[in-house]
Amino acid sequence: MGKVISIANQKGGVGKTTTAVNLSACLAYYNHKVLLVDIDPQGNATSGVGVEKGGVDQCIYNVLVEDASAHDVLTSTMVENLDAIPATIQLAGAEIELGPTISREVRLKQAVDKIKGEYDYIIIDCPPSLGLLTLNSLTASDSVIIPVQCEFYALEGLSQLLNTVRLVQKHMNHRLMVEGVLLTMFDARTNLGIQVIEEVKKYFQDRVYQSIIPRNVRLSEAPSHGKPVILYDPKSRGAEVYLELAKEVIANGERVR
Ligand SMILES: Nc1ncnc2c1ncn2[C@@H]1O[C@H](COP(=O)(O)OP(=O)(O)OP(=O)(O)O)[C@@H](O)[C@H]1O
Repeated sequence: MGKVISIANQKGGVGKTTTAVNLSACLAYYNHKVLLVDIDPQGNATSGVGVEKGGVDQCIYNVLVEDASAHDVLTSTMVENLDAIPATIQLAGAEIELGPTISREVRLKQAVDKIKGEYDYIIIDCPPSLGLLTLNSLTASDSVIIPVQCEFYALEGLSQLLNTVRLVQKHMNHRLMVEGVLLTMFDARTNLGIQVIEEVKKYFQDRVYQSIIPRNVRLSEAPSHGKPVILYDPKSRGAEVYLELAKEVIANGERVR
């Protein structure tokens, strides 16, 4: 059975999509069968793996709102071993359209459970909110990776996120756990970055990944070429560190098993 991992933080611009795209590609590089699910209406994970949003016929919206099956909407990508379920701007209406629906928090889980057996990892890129789309993602997941940007207010808002995780654990999904906290956009030239690392490690202790994602221009350029960084510039520091992260995620799963 595949492991389902949400990449979540309601704060915007902390590196969720960059992590979802590059962790997925790196797990696939290590010969794991991976499905990347984009549940963010911005659709950046979709274009980040080279899927043209303009050419998408059906997306995650059709799964959540119209009961399409995951098989109907998934597509292969240019990365070997990596499939994707795309999102387009149509998804922006889903929260409102699902408003009165019964079991609206379990729509994604119902779809994902049916294809879990075909993948080793299913990685879900969440939007920057704790609304219905993120709730669907946490309800469908075994665990959550929380990217935290190395900046002054790094820990702000995390108690709200952890509270949401606890509520989902209690009411929707008992097995949900925090897979790990990932420090992103670290700039070694500033003292602030080092202080943030210490602060986050004090709070989350051994749940913080050893791999710390640096600020790396190749990581920010790769999406405009529709490629994960291991294809865009495999020798870059960004590619190296996401490969290290993938190894940690794999090792973590083996420890738990
Ligand atoms: N390690 C990094 N080095 C340089 N740029 C980065 C890095 N990580 C992310 N970025 C850039 O920062 C911006 C925000 O990153 P990203 O889209 O991954 O964040 P997000 O949390 O998914 O955002 P949103 O909340 O809007 O969904 C993007 O332009 C991305 O290319």
